[in-house]
Amino acid sequence: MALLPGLPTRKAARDLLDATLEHRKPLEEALEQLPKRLDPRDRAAAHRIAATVLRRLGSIDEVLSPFLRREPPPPARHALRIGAAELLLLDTPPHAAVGVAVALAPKAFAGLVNAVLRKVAAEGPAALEGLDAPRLDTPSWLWSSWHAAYGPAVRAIAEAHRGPAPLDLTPAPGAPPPEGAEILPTGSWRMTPGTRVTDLPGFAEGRFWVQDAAAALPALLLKPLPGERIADLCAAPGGKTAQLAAAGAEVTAVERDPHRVARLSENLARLRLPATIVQADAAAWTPPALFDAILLDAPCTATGTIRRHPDVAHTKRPRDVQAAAEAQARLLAAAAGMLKPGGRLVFATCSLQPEEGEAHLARAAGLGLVHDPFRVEELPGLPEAITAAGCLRTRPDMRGGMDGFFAARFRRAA
Ligand SMILES: C[S@@+](CC[C@H](N)C(=O)[O-])C[C@H]1O[C@@H](n2cnc3c(N)ncnc32)[C@H](O)[C@@H]1O
Repeated sequence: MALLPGLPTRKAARDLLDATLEHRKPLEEALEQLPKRLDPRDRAAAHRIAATVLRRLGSIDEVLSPFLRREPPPPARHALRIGAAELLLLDTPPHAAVGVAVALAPKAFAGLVNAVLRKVAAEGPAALEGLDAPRLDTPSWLWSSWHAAYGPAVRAIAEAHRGPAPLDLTPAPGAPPPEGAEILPTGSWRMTPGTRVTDLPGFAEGRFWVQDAAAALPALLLKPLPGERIADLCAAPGGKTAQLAAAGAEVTAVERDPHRVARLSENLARLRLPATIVQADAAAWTPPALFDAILLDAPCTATGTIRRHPDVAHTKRPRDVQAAAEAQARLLAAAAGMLKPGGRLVFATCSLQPEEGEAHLARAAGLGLVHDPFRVEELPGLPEAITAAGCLRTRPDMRGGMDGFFAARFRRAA
């Protein structure tokens, strides 16, 4: 029997939803585990469908709920979500969206999926229109935490999560921007969402690397100087290592995960930038000599990257914030001990949770670190990202969209 056109794509999208929503696996990891035989176009389409469902999960479930008497099991629920996303958000013709979702559902639920999606096709667009989408599409614990931290801006943050992010690039010194690039005041280049970086002229020659505009700021604010000995702790895939090396610093890049060490090496090779790579747990590693400066881009819940990784909103829980904050505190204490007296340290996380950012300020003093506040003049074109306490706090709703980053700079007491 001939396979229904589009079915392999939807099966892959269902597997991605199952991995992220039922097993809390990162979407990137789930993508890597899709069958190797899947056509790259089907893989890309499956990613787009799954990402749309994850971005708009609350709204999609709300539209579906009046048509369901009880919650169907996950395989049927995902078929319904995929069908609804295609009907309401992805402009798939109704007969195709319904037909393929019915084929995707377990046999016992095919009738239900058919009946519900026909109703969604007829009544769904009006129902969707009337919803408070930013609120529904943000898990409650994240909404409450961001409301407590950022007040009414929580709504703008949630709105920024509704669509895909642009492609931001950091240029190698002196490299010319590609055609169509918007040059941001902080020096990043911005390309429209969907641009494939490998298609841009200069990629193979290492003239730029992918890095969100906000992710480029911590290394910028460390102010690396040529010849300085700088440690980049937690370094892969190497965006910040590349910035430090491109500034002429002598960089030691420490990364714990062997697979990510390989990615770090490949990226630096493409960029033709030197660094000493050490595979180690930065919390336990003893350097051969103290450093002039350290960048600690600590592992975190990554709730600042939901535009690029919509799975994060559904895979993380409050207890993950607590665990990440504890790991960050251990890494900060270890980093403080690797710094020369008077040396600089920038601590950064790509999380919007204050426990993984501002809360570390109070701890640093006990580690012999003196807070060295950022000044607005250090960040041209982005004064709103410097807080009253002199920390960096970017948000997804700022300046056409940027990752939510926290950073603070310290000096080791002499
Ligand atoms: C936020 S990412 C770093 C991104 C990187 N700085 C960049 O700009 O491309 C965090 C990295 O820290 C690594 N990591 C986590 N815990 C670590 C530890 N204890 N020691 C060293 N690396 C660690 C993770 O494997 C991950 O690659």
